[in-house]
Amino acid sequence: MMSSGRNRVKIFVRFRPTPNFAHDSVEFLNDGQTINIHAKKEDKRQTVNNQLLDWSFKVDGILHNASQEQVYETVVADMTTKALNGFNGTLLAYGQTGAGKTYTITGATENYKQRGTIPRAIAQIFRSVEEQSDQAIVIRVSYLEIYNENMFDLLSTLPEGSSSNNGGYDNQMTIVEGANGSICVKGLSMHVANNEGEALNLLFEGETNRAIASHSLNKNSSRSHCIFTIHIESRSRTESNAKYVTSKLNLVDLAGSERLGKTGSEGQIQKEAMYINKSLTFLEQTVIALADKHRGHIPYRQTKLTHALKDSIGGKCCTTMIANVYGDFPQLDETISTLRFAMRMKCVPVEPAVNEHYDPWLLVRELDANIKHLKQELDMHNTLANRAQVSYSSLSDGQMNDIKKQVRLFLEGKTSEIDVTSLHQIGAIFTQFRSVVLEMERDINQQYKNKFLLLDKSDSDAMLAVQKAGLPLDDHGNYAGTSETAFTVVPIATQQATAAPASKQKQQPPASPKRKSGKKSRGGGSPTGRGPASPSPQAEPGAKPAKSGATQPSVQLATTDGAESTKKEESFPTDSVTEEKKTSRPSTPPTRPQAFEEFKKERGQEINRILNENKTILMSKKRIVRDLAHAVNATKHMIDGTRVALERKKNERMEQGEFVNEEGETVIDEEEFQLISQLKNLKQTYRHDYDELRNVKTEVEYCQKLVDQCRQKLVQEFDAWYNDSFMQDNHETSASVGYGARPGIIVPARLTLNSQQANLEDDQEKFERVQQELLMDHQDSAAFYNAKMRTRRRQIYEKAMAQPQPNRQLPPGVPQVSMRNKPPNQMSYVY
Ligand SMILES: Nc1ncnc2c1ncn2[C@@H]1O[C@H](COP(=O)(O)OP(=O)(O)OP(=O)(O)O)[C@@H](O)[C@H]1O
Repeated sequence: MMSSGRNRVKIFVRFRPTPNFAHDSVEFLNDGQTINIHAKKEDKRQTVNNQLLDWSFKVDGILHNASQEQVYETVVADMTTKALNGFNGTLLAYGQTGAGKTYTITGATENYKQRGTIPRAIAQIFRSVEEQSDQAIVIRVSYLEIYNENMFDLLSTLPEGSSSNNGGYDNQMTIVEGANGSICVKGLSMHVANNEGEALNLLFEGETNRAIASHSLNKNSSRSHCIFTIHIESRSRTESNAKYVTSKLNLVDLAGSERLGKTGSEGQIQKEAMYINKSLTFLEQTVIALADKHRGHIPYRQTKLTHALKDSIGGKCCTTMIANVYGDFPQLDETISTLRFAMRMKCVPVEPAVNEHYDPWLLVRELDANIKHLKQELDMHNTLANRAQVSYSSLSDGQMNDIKKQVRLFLEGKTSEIDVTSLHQIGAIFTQFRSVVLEMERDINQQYKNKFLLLDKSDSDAMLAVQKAGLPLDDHGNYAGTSETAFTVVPIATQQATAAPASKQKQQPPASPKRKSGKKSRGGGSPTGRGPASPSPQAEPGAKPAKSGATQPSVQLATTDGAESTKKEESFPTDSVTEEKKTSRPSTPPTRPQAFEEFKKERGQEINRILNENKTILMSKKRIVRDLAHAVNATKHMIDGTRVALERKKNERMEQGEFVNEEGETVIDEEEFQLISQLKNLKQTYRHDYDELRNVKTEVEYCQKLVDQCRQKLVQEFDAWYNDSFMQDNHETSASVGYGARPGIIVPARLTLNSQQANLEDDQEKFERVQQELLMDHQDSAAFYNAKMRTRRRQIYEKAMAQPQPNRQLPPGVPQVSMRNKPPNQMSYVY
C-alpha cells in the first residue's frame, strides 16, 4: 500500500473507468502518488474558476481501473483490522455525482464480484470474529442518512434494535457528545449482527430505504449523505479484567459535490443541491479548521454531517478518503475541484488511539479484590514490623472517645504524649483538638458569664447602680482591672455585704421603671423571664441586658456563694480539671527551690520527717565513728611512741651489758617493763577500738542507705508533683545532669531535682565520710578536702539554680505529639 504523511488523513483517488480518459490532460507519475493535470489554453474556458493551467496533486495512492477487491485491499482492509483492535476508522467517499462513490462504498448489490467496501468489511470482520475465539466480540450496525439537513434511520423499518425511533425522523434523533468526545446519535437504532448474513441483511434493508432522487446526470444519483457504521465491542474471554475496547467503522457515502449550475437542476432538486452544497462547504471549512493547528474552534455543529462525523474525521480516528473522480475531459474542472478538496483533507492530522473502557461493575469488583489483597499485605508488613496493633479502618466511636480523652489529658497537662499509629488517628486527633478547644472556650465563656455582667458605661443608670452596690470603679468608670472600653466587666458579687443593698432593690422590681424617669422599663430586664434574681448568662450578650440589669443591681450582685467561692472564682478552670489542679496552677509558678521548700512542708511532710530522723541517727553514728577514729589514731600514735621508747631502752640495755638470772633469762629494769606493759595495753585498746569502729561504720553505711532511699523518694514525689503542676514539657532533671545521688545508688528514671538543701546536706555528709576514711592515713589532707568540698558545693548550687523553670512563654494547650511505634522513614509530626 502506498502511503505518505503517516499522521495525516490518507487520500486515495479513484478514477471511474471510461473509454474517453483524457490522456493528454491527466498524467500519473511513476511514484504512483502524483497526478498532474494540464489544461490547454484553448480548453481554459472549460475549466471553471481555475486560473492555473497545470495542476499537480500528490496523494497516498491512485486507483485507476482498480477492481473492487483491489480498492478494498489497498484502502480499507487495514482500517478494518485496526477497528477490530479498538481504533475508530472512517472511510469517506467524496466526489462528483456519478463518479462512483456509492459504487465504492456499497458496490453493485446484485453482483457479488462488484460488491463494495461495506460487504467486504463485514466479511472480514466476521472472519476475524470466528478466528478470535478468545475474544467475545459483539457487532452492531447502524445506518444513518442525512438528507436536506434531516436525519433518517435507514434501519428503522426493522422491528428489533436497541433504539426505536418511529420512522427515523430526526425530531426523534439528536447528536450527543459523550464525556470523552465520542459522538452518538441518540435515537438511531443499533442492530446486533451475529454473523455476516445478518449484517448484510441490515445493509440491504438500509439500501432499499435510502432516499433516491432522480438527477439529470445520473438516474441513480444519491442526493443524501449515508453513514453505515459497524460498531465493534471486544472483551477478553480469558482475562476477567474490567477492561474492554470499542470501535466504530464508518463507511460514508457523501452526496455529490458538483456545483449547482452545472446540474441544471430546478425545484426540489435545486433545494437538495443547496443543502448538499451547504453541508459539503461546511465539511470543507471543518477540514480546513482541523488542518490548521492554530485554530481553536472547529465548526462541527454547523451541519448535521460534520457534527455526526465529529469523532470520525482526524483526531483519534484512522481516517481515509477516496476521492472519486472522472477521467473524462469534460469533467476535468470537477475533478480538479474534488482533488483540491482532497488535498485539504490530506492536511488533517490524525493520532489514532485505542478506545479502552472499564466496566464499572467489574472495575469495582477488581478494585475491591485489590484493596483486600493490599490490606492483607499491609497486615503482614505490620506484623513483621511489630506493628500489629495498627488499624487503618475508620475509627469507631469508642476509639474517638479514647482520643478525645487523650487530647483532654494533654490539654490539661496530665500527659505529654498522644498515641499516634495511623493517619486516621492524626486526623481524628486534630478533629478532637478542635472540638475540645471549642468546648473549653464555651465553658470559659460560660464561667465569665456566670461571674460577670457587661455594663454599658454610657448607661448612667447602670453605672450608678454599680456604684451603689459598692463596687470599686475608677475615674473612667472601669471596674478595677478592666480595660477602657465602651463596656465594663463587673463581677457578680459574692459577698452578703454587697447583696444587702441590692436585696433592697430586689424587693421592689415593679418600682424600678418608675424610679428613673424617661427610661424604658428595666424591671423585666431578664430576657429569660426568670425574674430579676436570676443572673442569666443569656442576659448579657448585648448592651440591652446590661442596661436592664443596671437598674437591678441586686440581680447582678447577689449570689449565694460565700467568701470561699469568691476565692475559687479567681481561677478559670475547665470542667474536667479537678479543683486541686485548678488551685495548684498559679499564674506565676514558684521556682523549684521555693516549691521544694513548700513541698516538704505539705505534701512531702511525712517522708521529710522520716528522712530527717534517719539523718539524725546517721549523724550520731557518724560522730561515734569520728570519735572512735580519733581514739584509734591516738592509740596508734601512742603505740608508735611506746615502741620507739622501748627500742631505745633495749638498745641502752644492750650497750650496758645484759643481766641474766639463774634460769638464764634476761633481766630488765622497771622502766622497760612499764613500757612493755603499756604497749600491750595500747595494742589491746587499739584492737578493741578498731573493731568498734568497724562495727559502727557498718551501721553508718546502713543508715546512709536508708537516708538515700528516703531522699530519693522525697525528690521523686516532688519532681512528679512539680512537673505535673507547673511544667509544660519534659525537661532535663537533676539526675540527668549527674548529681543528687550517691555513687552506687540506682537512680530512678524520673529522679529529677535535688533541692539546694538536699544537695548541700549530701555533700556535707559526703565530706564527713571521706574525711573519716582518709584522716587516718593522711592527717594533713583535711584542708585539701575541705576546700574541694566547698568548691563542689558551690557548683552544685549553681547547677541546681540553672535547672529549667516553668516555661511561661509556652501558650497553654500547645500540643506536642510524639509517635509510638514509629516505623522507619515515617513522617514525624511537629506542631
Ligand atoms: N469504478 C467503477 N467501475 C464500474 N462501474 C462504476 C464505477 N464507478 C461508478 N460506476 C458506475 O457508475 C454509476 C454511478 O456510480 P455511483 O452511483 O456509484 O456514483 P455516485 O458517485 O455514488 O453518484 P451520486 O453522487 O449520485 O450518489 C453506477 O452505475 C456505477 O455502477
